[in-house]
Amino acid sequence: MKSTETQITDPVIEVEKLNFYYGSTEALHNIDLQFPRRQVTALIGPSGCGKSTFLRCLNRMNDMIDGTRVEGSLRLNGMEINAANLDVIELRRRVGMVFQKSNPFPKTIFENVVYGMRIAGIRDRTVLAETCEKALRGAGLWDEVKDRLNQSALGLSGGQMQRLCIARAIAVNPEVILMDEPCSALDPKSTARVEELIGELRENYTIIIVTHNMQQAARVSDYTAFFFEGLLVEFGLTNQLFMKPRNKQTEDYITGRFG
Ligand SMILES: Nc1ncnc2c1ncn2[C@@H]1O[C@H](COP(=O)(O)OP(=O)(O)OP(=O)(O)O)[C@@H](O)[C@H]1O
Repeated sequence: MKSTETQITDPVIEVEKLNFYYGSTEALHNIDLQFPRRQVTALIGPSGCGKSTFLRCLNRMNDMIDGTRVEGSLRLNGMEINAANLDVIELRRRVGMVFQKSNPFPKTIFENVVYGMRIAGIRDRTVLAETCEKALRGAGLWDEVKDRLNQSALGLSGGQMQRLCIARAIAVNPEVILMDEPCSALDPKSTARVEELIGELRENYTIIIVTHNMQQAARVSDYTAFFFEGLLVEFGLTNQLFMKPRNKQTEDYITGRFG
């Protein structure tokens, strides 16, 4: 079996022959990858190998960068993500994103969580309140903020803000949550809390997480994809990839020989 071939039944996202270009520079080369449903997949690899570029292909965040181009196929539950007539706002509801640096809006905690629902035109106070509570409970933040929902989100700690952003992402009931180094700005305690949360969220969501931290990848993910210079070098069960990599480059990377 090739080191990128691992059998996935019922994948939520299927990527086939993906090439990605910034202008005339090809940043991703011929990527084939299937993401298992309701599992955590970590994307690892040295700086500049294309992890974030790849992640952003999955909900078309690269559309915002001028001069970019995609070739190949990316399907979300069978739907072509790059279709010209696709509703990109709806795609980003279905494939939510949490960034490296938490990005709460300068609004109340409540308004941050229900933001996506307001955009979707939902006005019913009861529905908004119920969803807000459910999302905050889901993000493990309810007990800490339930008495201050109408206070500014900017008064929260860094770790709380990141969990608020996770609550905002899950409030609109996504199928997939993309996380781009979600703990890199957090202290160890907040990092542990977010990692624990990722473990809980995988009951209901598919999570794809970019991380520089190999211990973190080993702790939180079920599957791992190793990228190098725009290529997918190896994909497989996390335990297997870390314990018994099939590829020499993967072994060199995870044992710290480069990167
Ligand atoms: N907006 C952009 N315009 C042009 N080139 C870009 C842009 N963003 C990234 N690149 C290039 O694409 C390649 C992949 O970058 P990318 O940020 O996806 O890598 P990464 O693996 O996520 O890196 P890091 O771990 O440092 O965040 C790099 O060569 C980078 O310089």
